[in-house]
Amino acid sequence: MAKDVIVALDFSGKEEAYEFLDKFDQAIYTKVGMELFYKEGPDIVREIKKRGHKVFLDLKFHDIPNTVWGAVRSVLDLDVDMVNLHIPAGKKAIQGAREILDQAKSSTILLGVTVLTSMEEEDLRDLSIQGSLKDVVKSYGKLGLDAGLHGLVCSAQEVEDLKKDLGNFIAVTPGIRPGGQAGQDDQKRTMTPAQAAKAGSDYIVVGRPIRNAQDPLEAYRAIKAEFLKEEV
Ligand SMILES: O=c1ccn([C@@H]2O[C@H](COP(=O)(O)O)[C@@H](O)[C@H]2O)c(=O)[nH]1
Repeated sequence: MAKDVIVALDFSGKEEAYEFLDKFDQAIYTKVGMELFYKEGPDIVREIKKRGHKVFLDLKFHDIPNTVWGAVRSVLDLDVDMVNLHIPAGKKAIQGAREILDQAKSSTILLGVTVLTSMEEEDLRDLSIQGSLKDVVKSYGKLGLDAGLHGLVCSAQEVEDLKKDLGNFIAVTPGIRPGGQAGQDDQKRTMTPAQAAKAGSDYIVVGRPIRNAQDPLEAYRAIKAEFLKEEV
């Protein structure tokens, strides 16, 4: 499977997003999340794809099954490379989402978010969720994969154990912080690109370490080289 760096386009509008993309001399794997999508709507995805870039549409659907299915149907025509939902939306929501993609013969990868990488164990306690964070990620991951997900969004810290316990899946890991940047921002379960590669991540998601770098293109190249160097 091709491994890649997915660049999070967490911008407040299309002008900023296009200005950023213009810095790249090649097609890249992008992630369009709630901030940009809710501001610009589906046309932002169409335009980024028209420019040759891949798109992970990171809207994290989390609702009753019928509403999740409607959301999946609504984004089908965008033909994105990845789309996702929150696994606590439940088995029925996930099974139906996968069926909709399969029936449409879509090649979109369906991912489920386990536990956000900004969370640690005490955040689970605040939500009255018992058990260790690793166990919660594993049980959500198992439920999601059994229900038909192609892959999981989790921390790179969990990938090795998850693949050992649940078998192979597409592991997409945000919370990536290059050496020296751990503990920055709101991310709690972080790893460097090299650690993520060694742990078995298939795709790393990187936002601020690239976006806020003095030279985003250089930062992207360095992160990609570090991630792919570890490939076996
Ligand atoms: O568990 C999750 C799920 C999604 N994300 C998203 O990834 C990027 C990370 O951005 P950074 O600036 O590199 O922290 C962001 O768009 C999140 O919405 C995540 O971080 N964790």
